[in-house]
Amino acid sequence: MHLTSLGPKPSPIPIQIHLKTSQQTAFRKTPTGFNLANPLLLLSHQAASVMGGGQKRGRTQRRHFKQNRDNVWKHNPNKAPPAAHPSGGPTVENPTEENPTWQPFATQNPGFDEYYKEQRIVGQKEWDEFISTLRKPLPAAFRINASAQFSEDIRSQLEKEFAKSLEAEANNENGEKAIRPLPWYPGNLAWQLNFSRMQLRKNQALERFHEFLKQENEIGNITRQEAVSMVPPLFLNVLPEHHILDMCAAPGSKTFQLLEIIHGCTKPGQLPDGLVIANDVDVQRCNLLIHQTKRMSTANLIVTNHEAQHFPGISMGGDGQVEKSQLLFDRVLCDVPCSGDGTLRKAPDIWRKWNAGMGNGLHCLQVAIAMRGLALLKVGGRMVYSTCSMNPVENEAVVAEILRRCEGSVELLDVSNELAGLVRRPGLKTWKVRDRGSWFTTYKDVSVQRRSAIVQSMFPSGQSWKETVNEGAMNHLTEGSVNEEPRESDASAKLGEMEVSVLQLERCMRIVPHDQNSGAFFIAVLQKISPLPANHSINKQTKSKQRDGGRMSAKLEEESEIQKAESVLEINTDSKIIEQNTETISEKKDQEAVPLSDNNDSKIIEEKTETISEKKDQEAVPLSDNNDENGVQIGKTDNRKRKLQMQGKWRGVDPVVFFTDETIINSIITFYGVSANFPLAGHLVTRNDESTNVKRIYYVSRSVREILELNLQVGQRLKITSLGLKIFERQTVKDEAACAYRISSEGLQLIFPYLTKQILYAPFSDFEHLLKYRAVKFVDFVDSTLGQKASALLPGCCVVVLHQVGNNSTDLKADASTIAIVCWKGKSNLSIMVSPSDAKELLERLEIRLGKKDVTASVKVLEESVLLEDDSVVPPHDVEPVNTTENMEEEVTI
Ligand SMILES: C[S@@+](CC[C@H](N)C(=O)[O-])C[C@H]1O[C@@H](n2cnc3c(N)ncnc32)[C@H](O)[C@@H]1O
Repeated sequence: MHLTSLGPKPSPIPIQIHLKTSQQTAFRKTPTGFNLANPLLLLSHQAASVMGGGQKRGRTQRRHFKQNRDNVWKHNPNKAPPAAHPSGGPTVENPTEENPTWQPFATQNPGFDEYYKEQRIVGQKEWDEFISTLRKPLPAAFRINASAQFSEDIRSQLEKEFAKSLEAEANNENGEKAIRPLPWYPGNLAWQLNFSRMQLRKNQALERFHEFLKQENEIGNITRQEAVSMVPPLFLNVLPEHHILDMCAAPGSKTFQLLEIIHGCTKPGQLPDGLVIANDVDVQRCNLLIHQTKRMSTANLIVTNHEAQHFPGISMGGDGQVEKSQLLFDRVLCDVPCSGDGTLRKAPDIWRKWNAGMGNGLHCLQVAIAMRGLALLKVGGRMVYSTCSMNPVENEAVVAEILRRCEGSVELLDVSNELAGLVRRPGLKTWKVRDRGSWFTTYKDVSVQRRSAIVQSMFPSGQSWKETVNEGAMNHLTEGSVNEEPRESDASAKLGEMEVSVLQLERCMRIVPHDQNSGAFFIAVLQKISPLPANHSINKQTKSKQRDGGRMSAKLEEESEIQKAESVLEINTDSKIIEQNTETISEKKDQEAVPLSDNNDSKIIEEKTETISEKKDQEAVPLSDNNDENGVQIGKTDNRKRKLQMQGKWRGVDPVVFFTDETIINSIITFYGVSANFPLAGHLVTRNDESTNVKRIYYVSRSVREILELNLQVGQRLKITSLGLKIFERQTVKDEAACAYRISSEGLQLIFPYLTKQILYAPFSDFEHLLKYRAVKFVDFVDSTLGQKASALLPGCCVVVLHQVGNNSTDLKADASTIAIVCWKGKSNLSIMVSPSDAKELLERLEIRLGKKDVTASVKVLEESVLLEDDSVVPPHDVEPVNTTENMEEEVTI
């Protein structure tokens, strides 16, 4: 990464940016493509993944996921070069000039036009504007992480600096601003650019801003996210104490937003009472989510890997002796897999793939996921159902069906007075269903053969035509319907045979692209006002097991298909596992409908085996100690056959173990002088139950700890792929006086206020040198007392705190403005244990704060010292026994 443009603007290039987005295009390079190492591409993968649902779709999802769908150009090697552009040179708007074999994706699909015209999601007069906006690239958008230490600095830099400098780059014919805060997002924290992501990448004049976005995104100070995708978490009205379930969470942009909200008012050294459980069925996408949310450094997150429609329900006690505790949530985000046609502007290959069957195929899964979400929601809690699709079969039809099934126990909320400034349209009350080229206005017209694919709940009334008429639903046809304009094609259809919903679906919200130059989205906000009817409640099909001599009863939810399949695999392939897991298997036997040893039903077994082999592929990245803390593989070993599989209930996933080794905990407390006010007991966990070998120790919040305890008591129903904040890491130390565990950078912010030993206070000059050169000899410190104090510390990990400007007292109280880094005290020098990107960011932010002119020069020195260090050629100072590169926070490349 190269930052050269912080000074004067680069010399003009022969590119004129026309902000009129009709002229914007994006293009991609295949087959090599852009790869996932670029975090900016994460968002396009979000779009790329929306299709698909259960296990069988796993591979397709992953295939889509690997493709960059940000672009409207594709490569055609056989295509003759187009005529030269009159300007004589390549432009951002005309990538074919750069590479004559590029040609645009077709941004049209007659089936799409016909479908949405018929559904009348926009009025006839608006159609042209709607469709032409859909064909334009999506303006880039991002969010400042409100809980980041430098969020104020970043907002101010945007408002004061970039808003002006970008304006100068824009040749804006429509008077639109080059960059503006989204009016509906609180606190000027979300911004929309009038440039597409392609323009940002390709235009040299925007290079500095692009670098800024990349760097801040990597650090976690900002998150690049489509504007409309930021809406659902806002409608959840989250409070810091809420327990939140994000049912289909990967790649995690909304999870990150939810975590930001619960951490909003947290002071250093404190944790909020709330937590987020982020779940996704796809283990690889879970890893992406973990990578994304790692930037948040939170102890209040659990990542799980379940089919959302079978998310385990856990309840404990209730026998009078033990207080009943249940895993229920104050808030549920149900951002379900969908056809994704609302993301056409950033994923234009959907134009080619789109067909009406995509939405139909997902409807039942969407209903099942939403119903499970409502079952897991506390009475009084809110659930947001959302999709990035415009299709009523995936939207209003799903909401209508869950309202019907809940029989009045759930209310669709009118949130029209929330998020002022967000332009949204009311939900539809009537729509049609398309199947194999035919339109159906009522379920009764669907042939018997097609009734397995086209179900009643896809229709507005969700009932047979006869029932609809009896209920007088037709009276509502023109009452407040959104799509009230007469249908041309309705002339042939008998009005009396059309279905219409009697539910208040106008309370749903549809965001369409041309209202505020965005993508499309659908959102419904639901509140649970009483327990669900018995057949939909959380304890449906539960089995009771007597535990602890019958004192407690653990009600276990029905096994999901995956779990059953795994049992089959265990029994058929690994006798060792059978031996070790006899209890688990016999428990499962009780619960399962699938005969485990009986081959009578070979079909079932075949189906299961298919699921298993898919799952095997997915789990090529086992979540074990050989992966980094995110479950992203960092070693070469295929761990699938590791013994660890036998330790946990979930194949390929290391068990979560409370870390209770008192010798190690006490050594940490003594070495760092950890105050008794910082609760360690019961808050430390590992993924490896051999305590002598524990490499990383994670800290979990009280709320997470309680869920872990509950989960352990009921036999580990939750398949946890990641949790906790990495706080300590094992360190190879030669000196016996040193502690074998160092504090990790992400853990420092939490534990720092409770440390009383191994702390140094540095003036800016020395702090700056540390960041720039990564290691400084004691004799080289500008502040010689600092050098002496550093030399007097015990060898090993220590913390260096920046003196607040003008304050040289060492009696500093940690507050939100305290800046501290983890270092290593060697024989003759101090070296930092901060990743190069974090060091760079910190250096820049500090120098900007202090009004230093030549930030670029400092960054250059830093980059050179990192290069030297990485190459291990000539370290800037004496080499310490600690390999700082190895000890640095691992840079995970996805
Ligand atoms: C629309 S995306 C979610 C986007 C995510 N909420 C965000 O903001 O980053 C849908 C996700 O659902 C997941 N998914 C598909 N079927 C699922 C199921 N049955 N249970 C849980 N997750 C599922 C997909 O893997 C995908 O990651």
